[in-house]
Amino acid sequence: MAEDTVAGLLDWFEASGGSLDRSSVGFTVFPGCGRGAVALQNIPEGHVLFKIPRNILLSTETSTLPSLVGLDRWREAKMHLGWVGLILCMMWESAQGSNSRWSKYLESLPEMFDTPMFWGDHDLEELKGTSVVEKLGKVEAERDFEDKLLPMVQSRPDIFLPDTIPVYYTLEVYHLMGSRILSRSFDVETDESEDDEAGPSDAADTSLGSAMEVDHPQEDAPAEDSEQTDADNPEEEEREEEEEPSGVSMVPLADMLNARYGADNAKLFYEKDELRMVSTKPIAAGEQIWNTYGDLPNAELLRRYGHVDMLPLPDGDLGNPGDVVEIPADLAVVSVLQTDSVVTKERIDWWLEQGGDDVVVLETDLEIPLALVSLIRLLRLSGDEWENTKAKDKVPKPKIEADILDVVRAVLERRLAEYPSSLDDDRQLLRDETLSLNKKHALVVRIGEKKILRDTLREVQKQIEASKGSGGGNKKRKVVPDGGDTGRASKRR
Ligand SMILES: C[S@@+](CC[C@H](N)C(=O)[O-])C[C@H]1O[C@@H](n2cnc3c(N)ncnc32)[C@H](O)[C@@H]1O
Repeated sequence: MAEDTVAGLLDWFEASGGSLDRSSVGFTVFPGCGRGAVALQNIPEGHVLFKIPRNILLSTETSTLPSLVGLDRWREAKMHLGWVGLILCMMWESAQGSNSRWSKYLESLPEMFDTPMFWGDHDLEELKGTSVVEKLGKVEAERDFEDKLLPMVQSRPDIFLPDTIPVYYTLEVYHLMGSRILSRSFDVETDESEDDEAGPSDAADTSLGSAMEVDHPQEDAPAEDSEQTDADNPEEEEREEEEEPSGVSMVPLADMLNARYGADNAKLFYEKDELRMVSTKPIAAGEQIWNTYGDLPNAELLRRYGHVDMLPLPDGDLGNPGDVVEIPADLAVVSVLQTDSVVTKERIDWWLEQGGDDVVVLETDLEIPLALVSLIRLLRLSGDEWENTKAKDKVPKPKIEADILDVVRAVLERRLAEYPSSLDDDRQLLRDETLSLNKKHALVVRIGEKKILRDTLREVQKQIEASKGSGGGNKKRKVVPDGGDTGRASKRR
């Protein structure tokens, strides 16, 4: 983005009531990160870098479009669910040109993204085995565009002028706006309690870009495809209420800060009438001012933001200490060799009802997820034991016994086999300096995940050998007091 666009954005920001400490904060381009904020002088902890009045946030609350359409009609068209409403507001504001309050802001936003949403099939193949591809939600996003957004646009030629449709209301622009939301929006609570901390929107990862997100009701706004009315189906009504994202907003200037694992030195705080970006550590003159995106694993950074973190790791490699590997519960089912699908389904349904998740997560600590141990034990119960467990209403304790370790090893081996290439192949490929950015990013994601799997497998193998040496006795790693804690697990999203 040209420097005069940043200058124009800052002038607009201040003219709109924002305040920026220009003696402390500058904006510049950092190689590999795009634009970001820089400390122009030493900044102490707790210093207010800039203040953003709530009325210049761009959201479905501040844009006049929903009231122009009519709030009843807006809801009837389900524009209040997911990100489709905000996307339409952003499209409509863009179509207003300089008449929009946010024209300078919209002009400053990126026009292109390195996120997999925009990759061709060939590059997407490189992500096979990672959870990135299935989380893109491109099909669901495009269904929202066809089923919700376009009918709304076409039904109101008085608001969406027909000659503007091929320019501002296309699928391409829809994806662009969705990706802007995915990578830049914040979840700004409408409740103005002081000192609440705001962060880059986790919920924001629900764009069309990832309305794109499909199955994470609280955080992600899924594509809504039901034709049934709420009145027809109370469950549906309840589900839709859950999916209503609150306060997903574009926050000018706050979205100019980059992030890197463990590097954050500033945060956004809510106040009654404004948001404040405040330093959370002393920042030396010349240093980058970093926000946090939640220290996400590289797979998520790539999907949402189009970059990966590469920091020095204890083993001498470069990578992201926040990397994880997601293991679908299905792999446990296959590995337990439970052949009776009716029995399995009943137990998995019960597991989910008990608060278990359909995915368990391996982390860089190389611990066997307790949830995986509980799940394997549940699947291996005899008929009588299963009846008892149901009666007690508690999932099996995550007790690691020798035969459980064998199943854990089988699960991890199956998961590792989902990647078409080996870790060594990938490391070799990464040495190629002519690699495209997409291929490089995909390799970094794959390598990070495979290392966790390889190293966890080594740990499991050691435990198997130790348990054989000790006569195969029981080994309890941790017993959860109420038997109901299934360890760290995450919904697939
Ligand atoms: C919230 S915006 C930050 C401002 C952005 N750099 C810009 O030029 O407008 C998020 C985007 O910044 C870039 N970014 C942020 N942190 C980064 C990092 N550590 N490495 C590379 N790119 C980063 C990514 O393109 C990401 O989608």
